[in-house]
Amino acid sequence: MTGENISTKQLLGTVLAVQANFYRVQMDEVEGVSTSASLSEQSGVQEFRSSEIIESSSSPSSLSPVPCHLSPSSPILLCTRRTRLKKIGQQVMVGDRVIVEEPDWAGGRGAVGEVLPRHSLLNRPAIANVNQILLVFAVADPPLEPIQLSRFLIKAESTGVDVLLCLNKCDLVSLEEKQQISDRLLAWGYQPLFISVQNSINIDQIATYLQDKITVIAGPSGVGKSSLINSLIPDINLRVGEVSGKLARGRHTTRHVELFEMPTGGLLADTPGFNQPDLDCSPEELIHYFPEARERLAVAHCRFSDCIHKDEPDCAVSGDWERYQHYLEFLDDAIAHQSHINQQADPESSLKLISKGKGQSQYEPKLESKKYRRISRKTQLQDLQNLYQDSED
Ligand SMILES: Nc1nc2c(ncn2[C@@H]2O[C@H](COP(=O)(O)OP(=O)(O)OP(=O)(O)O)[C@@H](O)[C@H]2O)c(=O)[nH]1
Ligand SMILES: [Zn+2]
Repeated sequence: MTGENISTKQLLGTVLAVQANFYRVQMDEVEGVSTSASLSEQSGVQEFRSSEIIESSSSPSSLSPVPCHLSPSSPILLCTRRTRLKKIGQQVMVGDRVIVEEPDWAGGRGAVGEVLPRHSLLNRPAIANVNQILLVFAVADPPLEPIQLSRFLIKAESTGVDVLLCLNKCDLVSLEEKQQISDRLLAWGYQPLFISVQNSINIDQIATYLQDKITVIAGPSGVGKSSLINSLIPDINLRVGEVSGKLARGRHTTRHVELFEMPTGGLLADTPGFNQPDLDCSPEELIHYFPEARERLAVAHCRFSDCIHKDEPDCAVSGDWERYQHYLEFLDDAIAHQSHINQQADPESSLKLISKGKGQSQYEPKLESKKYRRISRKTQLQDLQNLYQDSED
């Protein structure tokens, strides 16, 4: 990042896709500019969806950005990254808000000159500035598995962005069944939106939730994610339910990520990498990803400040809530994960669950020496960014 201020003269946009050394940037709508011509399929850019550029008689430097940056009709420029960004190791990621310099409106080209600070950063897939995760499950076919749903919810909660839970195929269950599911999930702290892509139930509602936001869609196989994306963005050309359809979606199964514009505004990304969620949070964090436990902890305290809510006496959360068993299962995963991380940082060290007597237990690192070091979130983020850099170069 350079120290430049963002003046009204600067042109802002959002990175939709990164491919080779090109960035596909959706420009914020600029006043006094019409957006009609189609970008010709030029060599090196055919991989990108045909896009719109602006035809403008006014000089770009006289244009000022407008606040609503996710308008569906915004122009798109194919940009390179300024050498100075490369020099300082500043990556440009999908979802990044960027300042575009020297726009060639007629040719549909530009250069990314600066990346604005990110307010969120997801890994797998790497997307910046995500506002919400749209978690899609089916009420039937495949059957709704509570532990699987719970695992996805915890993974989504652990990203820190909002979670929108949507239950598809509601055409396959009765009103009573829907009510039962709804009551159960309400006790988990969620209010699901029942939809049917097949019968077009509540699809408009989803489109409304996605407006002006960057949303990432996630969920297990077969629940209707491709069908939903197709119905939200009819020209996206994802084919559904066939072998060829899965292949067509294949390029999205690698590291490739792309944000697609919703006709009603907002950007949507598919996340195949998110579909077998590993719980990689720390054991201490885990409890906070259960909204119903968060609620208990907001009004009561455990006797021990480092309680992991397993066997400790006077624990404010252990006990009679449906997902407590899920918590205990995921806790084992989180402890195993933490132990793995610590072992990588220091092969001599590992975590052990230590009994403190009176039913109290606590996991503790087995320390060899001062070498013990827990990997900080910052380091993890850095690793992620390095990984991304590698894939970019
Ligand atoms: N009954 C019913 N079937 C649906 C509905 N939506 C999708 N389906 C069907 O469910 C099957 C799976 O849909 P997909 O859209 O391929 O599911 P997906 O989540 O993208 O699956 P993956 O590509 O494996 O991740 C297809 O046969 C769809 O026709 C719905 O609302 N009701
Ligand atoms: Zn506790």
